[in-house]
Amino acid sequence: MDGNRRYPRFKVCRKHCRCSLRRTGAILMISKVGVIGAGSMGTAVAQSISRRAGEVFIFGRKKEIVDSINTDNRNANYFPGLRLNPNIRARLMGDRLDVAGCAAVVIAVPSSEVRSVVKAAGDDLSDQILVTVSKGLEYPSLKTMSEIIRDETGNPDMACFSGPTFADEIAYGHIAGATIGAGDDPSLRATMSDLFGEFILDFSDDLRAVELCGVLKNVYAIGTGMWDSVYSNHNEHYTFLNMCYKEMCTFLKAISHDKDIFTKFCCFGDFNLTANVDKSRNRTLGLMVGKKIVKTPYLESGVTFEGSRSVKGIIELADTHDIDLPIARFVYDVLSGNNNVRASVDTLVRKAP
Ligand SMILES: NC(=O)C1=CN([C@@H]2O[C@H](COP(=O)(O)OP(=O)(O)OC[C@H]3O[C@@H](n4cnc5c(N)ncnc54)[C@H](O)[C@@H]3O)[C@@H](O)[C@H]2O)C=CC1
Ligand SMILES: O=C(CO)COP(=O)(O)O
Repeated sequence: MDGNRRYPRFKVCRKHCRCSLRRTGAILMISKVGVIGAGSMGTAVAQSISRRAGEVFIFGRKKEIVDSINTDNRNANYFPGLRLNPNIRARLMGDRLDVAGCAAVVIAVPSSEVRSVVKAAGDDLSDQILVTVSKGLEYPSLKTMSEIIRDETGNPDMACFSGPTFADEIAYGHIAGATIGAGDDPSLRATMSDLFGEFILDFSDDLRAVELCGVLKNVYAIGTGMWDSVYSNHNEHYTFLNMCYKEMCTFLKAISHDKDIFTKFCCFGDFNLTANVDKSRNRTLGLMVGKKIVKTPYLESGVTFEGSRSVKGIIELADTHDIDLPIARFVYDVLSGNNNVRASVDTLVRKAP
């Protein structure tokens, strides 16, 4: 893959793209897209893209899910009530990933799995545009998902997709905004616009900062759940929300060259969605730990709690920039077993800047 590759666009189509003019103008149909991960987000993204692409190949590791998609157009584990589009075909993940001819491959496995998955795929992922939707930070390397993927594949054509995007709502076609983090290559951005044409998109050329927004918001969603497990009034909720957002922006100001990141979907939108809505696994984890409904080792529950895996790394990353994140520290402290949440919350209030 050379860095000057022309990405498929309306006029310039390559062998694996097909243009079709429709009433609403020229729509580029990207003929083949791969999605790695047949969980909630992988399935949702596959469904969205399948409404715009020729074929979508989704790769899962569980045979029962692969079979249910191929025989019944349904992911019985995650969206039993949703009929998947017939141009979605599932494949069992094996030694090699058959993504030949795919214009793009979306990586949608939990962040803890990204390195092993792309390592196993290796050369199979050297020639496509690679898009990560995973929201995590590798520990102790403190690398983002796109950095891990570039490490393992050597592929420079990376983008990330991040915003207020609950998978079930994507799957059912509801409106959502998202930020595409990608270099400023106009044709790469155009391809992302085609791929995620169902979304309201904004863009940032600071890929790392977009990814870190997705990491931070999960941490503060857990913290807001913990706070709300102690305080139940509206003033208290939104006061804490503001404290979290202030801390998030302090961090982003220090690490991002995108001065507009604060109002982008990956930041303000996704932070609010995840911190305020009980559908969020991270917020729910904070509520359950705060109410002492669960204790560690909840991580073995099989539920994807990304914030609990990344909080330690985000604190250490902030330390490298001489930034203190008292709320992130509070989250880490409580998740580490200090179960006097009220005392910890009251300390936060006393120390609030
Ligand atoms: N669910 C959502 O609403 C959203 C999720 N995301 C992100 O997407 C990423 C994936 O999360 P979800 O799909 O929600 O998790 P999930 O728990 O719904 O699904 C994870 C899927 O990955 C599969 N998987 C795990 N390890 C694997 C491996 N080594 N090889 C192949 N497949 C493997 C699991 O079998 C499962 O099907 C996370 O980083 C999450 O933050 C981003 C936006 C929204
Ligand atoms: O990232 C998400 C929505 O944008 C999903 O949030 P949870 O992982 O907290 O469920």
